[in-house]
Amino acid sequence: MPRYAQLVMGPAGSGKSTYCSTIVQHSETINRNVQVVNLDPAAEHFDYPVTADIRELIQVDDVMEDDSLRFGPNGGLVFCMEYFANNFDWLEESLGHTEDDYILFDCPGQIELYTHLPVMKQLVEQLQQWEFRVCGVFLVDSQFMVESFKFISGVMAALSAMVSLEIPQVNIMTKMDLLSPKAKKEIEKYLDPDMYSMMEDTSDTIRSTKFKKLTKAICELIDDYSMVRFLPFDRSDEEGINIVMQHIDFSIQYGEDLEFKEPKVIENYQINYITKQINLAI
Ligand SMILES: Nc1nc2c(ncn2[C@@H]2O[C@H](COP(=O)(O)OP(=O)(O)OP(=O)(O)O)[C@@H](O)[C@H]2O)c(=O)[nH]1
Ligand SMILES: [Mg+2]
Repeated sequence: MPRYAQLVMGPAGSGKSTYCSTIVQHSETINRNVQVVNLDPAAEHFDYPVTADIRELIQVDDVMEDDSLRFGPNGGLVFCMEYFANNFDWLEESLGHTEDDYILFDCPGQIELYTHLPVMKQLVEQLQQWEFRVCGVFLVDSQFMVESFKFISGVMAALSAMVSLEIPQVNIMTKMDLLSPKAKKEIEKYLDPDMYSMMEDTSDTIRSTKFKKLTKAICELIDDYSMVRFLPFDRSDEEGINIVMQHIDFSIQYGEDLEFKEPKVIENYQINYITKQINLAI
């Protein structure tokens, strides 16, 4: 029986922990078993029940207080994650093995973990050895995506994670509820972006020819390979949460070997969800 995992990644404050608790609550309603593992050794607040917590293994504060190491918060975090990578048996023990394992890994927000440090890739490989099908879920705060050049840097961050981890990845724009109706309309063009028009948007603000050429090359790369798309995420919109889950489930083929469970209460949006699942399967 395969096991399933989402690696919930993204910059600091992008909404990873909130996403995890929203998915847990949503899954409870549709009678689906989803568990969360906190992988942030500096986490102070989250409101989901944890199956495993990296702070039981190592904490950033302890590392920073160590006089022989003398790390600051970021160096401390990197140290903790490397220590974690050398002690994956702790994770194996904490996870145990139950039927239909579906685990969300709430990762730290330091972007270097997804761009050039090897630890997340090592984690993915380890999870795959334990028969997990892993999907990367990369979150970006929608507030920072409403201008072309900010959007391009968000896309590049998502793309680095995608390229370095080599797993299916679903990209999500969070905090959609905070956008004004006007900004919501504006952001539609960023969800399924046309990079060529994006390039024209930025060309007035960029004066240097070299920088223009670089922006053009990046936009072409993103567009030609259709590499990055975003799904909107509003924690109060059950239908939207369903769509996000459908994309992720589809990418890791969740549900293929499962027996159907009756939802606790069938509501309209759940009927829509089931109908869509059936349509996807046909
Ligand atoms: N309105 C609104 N606020 C949100 C949403 N998601 C997250 N937030 C808020 O944004 C802040 C950061 O959210 P977290 O879920 O802690 O973000 P994180 O990515 O886990 O942060 P780090 O672990 O520090 O990297 C919190 O104050 C949340 O309440 C959302 O969808 N809507
Ligand atoms: Mg968090």
